[in-house]
Amino acid sequence: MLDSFAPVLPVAVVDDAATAVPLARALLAGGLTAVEVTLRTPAATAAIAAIAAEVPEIAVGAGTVLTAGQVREAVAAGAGFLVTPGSTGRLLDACLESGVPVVPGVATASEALAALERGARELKFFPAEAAGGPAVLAALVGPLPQARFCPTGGVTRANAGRYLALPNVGCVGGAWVAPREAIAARDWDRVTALAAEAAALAGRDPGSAEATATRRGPRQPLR
Ligand SMILES: O=C(O)C(=O)C[C@H](O)[C@H](O)COP(=O)(O)O
Repeated sequence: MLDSFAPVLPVAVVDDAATAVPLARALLAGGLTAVEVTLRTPAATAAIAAIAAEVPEIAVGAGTVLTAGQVREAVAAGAGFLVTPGSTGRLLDACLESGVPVVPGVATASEALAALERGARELKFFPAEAAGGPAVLAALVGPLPQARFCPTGGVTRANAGRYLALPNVGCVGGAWVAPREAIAARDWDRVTALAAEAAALAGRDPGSAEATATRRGPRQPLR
């Protein structure tokens, strides 16, 4: 699933559910295919429901899923995927039992291993920059080749390419594509411009020798 969100999964904090549909359309217009609406505001579930009903062309998921109750709320609203900032066994089981694809948050090899043991395959590396950045994910390719990551947290247009060059990264996540103030101001032209810039990262050559040496994703077979 993460590969279908590539290159960037926008993380949106929606304060007014009425902005959800134009937000989704603005992201789509820029060339992005998914949006994660964080459950950090009272408007979040209504926003997810509106996007799921009115903009079926975009994949809408719930972010900041922290409890089993929020799993139920998000699924009932129509979330097509669930994203958590961290993983407890209870939360992970609730997500996996929902039948909706989940991207559990992990920051270490042990957390990744625990999530893989429970059946997750696609993981959010969070907080990506603070937890060590692309070097951590590069180091996990060897021992955990089955894991695919969506690094999120401090990822920006400037550093996204270094993550996207790694063979175990499906997409990156970031709030920079859908700034809270741009949503509040209904500045859809700005969101579309940011989304288009983000979408263009797909074809970007990150340029670093390290990235080139480790780039072995599905689009570029092992050498
Ligand atoms: O909401 C969640 O579930 C989180 O875990 C945190 C978010 O992924 C980050 O807030 C992304 O924000 P930036 O670092 O500004 O791109």
